[in-house]
Amino acid sequence: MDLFDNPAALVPIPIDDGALALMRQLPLPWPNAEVFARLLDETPWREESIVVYGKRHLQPRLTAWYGDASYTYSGLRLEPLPWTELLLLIRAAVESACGRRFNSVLLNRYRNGRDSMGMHSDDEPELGEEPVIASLSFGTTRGFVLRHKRNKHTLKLDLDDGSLLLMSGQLQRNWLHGINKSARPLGERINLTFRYIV
Ligand SMILES: O=C(O)CCC(=O)C(=O)O
Ligand SMILES: [Fe+2]
Repeated sequence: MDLFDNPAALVPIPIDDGALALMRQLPLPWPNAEVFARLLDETPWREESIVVYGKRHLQPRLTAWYGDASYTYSGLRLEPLPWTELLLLIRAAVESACGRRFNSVLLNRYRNGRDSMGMHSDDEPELGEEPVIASLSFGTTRGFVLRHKRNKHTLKLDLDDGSLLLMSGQLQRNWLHGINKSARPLGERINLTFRYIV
């Protein structure tokens, strides 16, 4: 068995102008399905609106924000909820897998194939020069799309139940990422993006 057979190995994904690594299955104290069910049930999910070109829209997904400090995301000022016991245990697993600390997490819930996230970079100043973002997925597999800001190269990754994607280095500066809508009927997915806010 080599390194690449180990589902808990953080495997680098070759990419220009940034750093990406994927772990197929983050080791957690409970089965993925149990974590998913608890997150679904315990989270005070909100349907936030967002202003795009002066027009208010509902975001096509549900969100919740936890952490130590408030944060501005896509022009939205978010006051964090206090960490729960479950999220602290998940954070500990993510931190030990990545060897990095995180002081906030954004939860995204994609209810079906029509929920999505537009192409964006997580490059707010409070994330620092080279943001480190750990993205943990549960439930239905969705396609994660990366598009280079200048040469428009694209890369698609399937983010499966239990997988952990680590974005770092110059990735946010040079690439956009998002989750496309799907024409197929899809089940629910929950994604947690752990961040460090300076
Ligand atoms: O759901 C995902 O995999 C992406 C989430 C994301 O990009 C974000 O929260 O900024
Ligand atoms: Fe993002």
